[in-house]
Amino acid sequence: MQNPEPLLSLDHTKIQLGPQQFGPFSLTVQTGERIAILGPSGAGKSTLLKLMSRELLSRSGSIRLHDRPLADWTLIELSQRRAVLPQSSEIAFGLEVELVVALGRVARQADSNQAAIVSAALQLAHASHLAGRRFDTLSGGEQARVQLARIFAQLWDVQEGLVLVDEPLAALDPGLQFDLLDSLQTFICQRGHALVAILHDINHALLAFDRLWLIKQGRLQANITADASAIPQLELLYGIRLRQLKSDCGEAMMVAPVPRHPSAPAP
Ligand SMILES: Nc1ncnc2c1ncn2[C@@H]1O[C@H](COP(=O)(O)OP(=O)(O)OP(=O)(O)O)[C@@H](O)[C@H]1O
Repeated sequence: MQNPEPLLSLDHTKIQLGPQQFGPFSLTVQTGERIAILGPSGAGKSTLLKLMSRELLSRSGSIRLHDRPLADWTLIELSQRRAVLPQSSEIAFGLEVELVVALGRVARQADSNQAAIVSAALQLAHASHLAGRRFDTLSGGEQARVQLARIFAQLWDVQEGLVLVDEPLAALDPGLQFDLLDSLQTFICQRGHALVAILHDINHALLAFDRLWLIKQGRLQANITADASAIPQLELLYGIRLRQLKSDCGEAMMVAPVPRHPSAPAP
């Protein structure tokens, strides 16, 4: 059976930043697919995400969204199809939380549902209790939840969009990380959105994603299914050994790093 037309496709896309080249990347994202990008610090994960979001422009190769060059989309069209959560985003003014979330919907005209959507998005992001607060007075984890609510609000009433997020869970405690991962899953599954997320937690990637893109030194090292068969490639990626753990009923899979012997050479 032929693959359906991809939602997003990169064809030999590359970019040079300073002395380093990133790519060429030839990758596809299908509607509804959940892809985790993993790799060591400085490997080029954010650079790849910025190419996909059009924050960075590739000088060679092509990127197409819905089979149309990404460069040809207007900003308004893009904002109604794909949402981006960068690694850090500065909000310069002391905006109220609801206003920050509503920023996700600035491209909508006559948005009569805005207040209801903002409220529902805050609830899904476990951030309803922050309504009325000034964004710049929130803790890092609270700000992360509000930013995620902004992404939810942006694509709340869209089907088959694209969500690109860079370390969305990094500022959250372990309990909230699982809650928000669950919220992200609910959000994208109900709408058929595709999700591409940069993560540093291998377990989050294995538990909640379909595929892994492993990035090292600016290159794609592997594009593989997110299951136990990925463990050897993950060990190679990070230069660590992993041990697979299973729950009593054998369903949930977690991995734990095996400490290196002190005399072992660093990767
Ligand atoms: N505009 C730029 N000019 C020059 N070098 C850059 C630029 N942007 C990024 N780099 C460099 O490219 C490399 C990859 O950066 P990138 O942010 O993509 O890494 P990453 O894999 O997301 O890392 P981390 O996990 O630490 O966030 C880094 O060494 C970074 O310093």
